[in-house]
Amino acid sequence: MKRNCLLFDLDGTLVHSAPDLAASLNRRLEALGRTTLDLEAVTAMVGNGFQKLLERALLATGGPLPQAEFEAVNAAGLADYFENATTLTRPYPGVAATLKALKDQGCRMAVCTNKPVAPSWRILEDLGLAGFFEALAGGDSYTVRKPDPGHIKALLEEMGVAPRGAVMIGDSSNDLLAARGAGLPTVLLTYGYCPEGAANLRPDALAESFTELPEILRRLP
Ligand SMILES: O=C(O)COP(=O)(O)O
Ligand SMILES: [Mg+2]
Repeated sequence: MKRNCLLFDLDGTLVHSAPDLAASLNRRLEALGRTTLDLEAVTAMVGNGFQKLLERALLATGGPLPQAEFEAVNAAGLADYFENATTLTRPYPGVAATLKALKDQGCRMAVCTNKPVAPSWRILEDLGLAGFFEALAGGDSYTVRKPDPGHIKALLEEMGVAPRGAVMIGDSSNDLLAARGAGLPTVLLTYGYCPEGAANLRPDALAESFTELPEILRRLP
């Protein structure tokens, strides 16, 4: 494998997290006296962090809140999510075994997610995945985040890896745009949270299952 540094997106790539995001979000909507949203609607809003998820949900259920109230609701939602991030959230099939195989092959692995760092590490720890990763860059790690290529560039810099030695593995246009701008090829998982459909984004490679990754990565230029 030419590129042995693997950057993974979290939500919709390593873990199916939408049910817990929806539960935390709906507890906030209920407290505000708003209608709740079903899993499908919430899934289509995931990918730009909790604050953006809340903003989108408020727009869909009656409109935005005044700034100070929004900030309080966002803080309460994040705290709720941190405490309940792995009630329903689970790795996708084959994730742990495949990460182990890739690590055994000598791959260096890190997570690049728009979710804040604290709940991200907590999810990886609770689900027994944290030990595979030497670094994690969250939505609150830098001043920029996906789709800004700076999110990936800053993480690679911390790891001391050049873009030509790395590949991004994700599920959405945010992953693809950030990777492309940073000079990395992208593999997209087709089962994730991508309203446009992963195939329509024309990534460098598509995977239907996480277990296909070792073979796909071997074939990447
Ligand atoms: O929206 C989020 O919480 C983050 O999503 P990501 O892990 O797919 O970047
Ligand atoms: Mg994702």
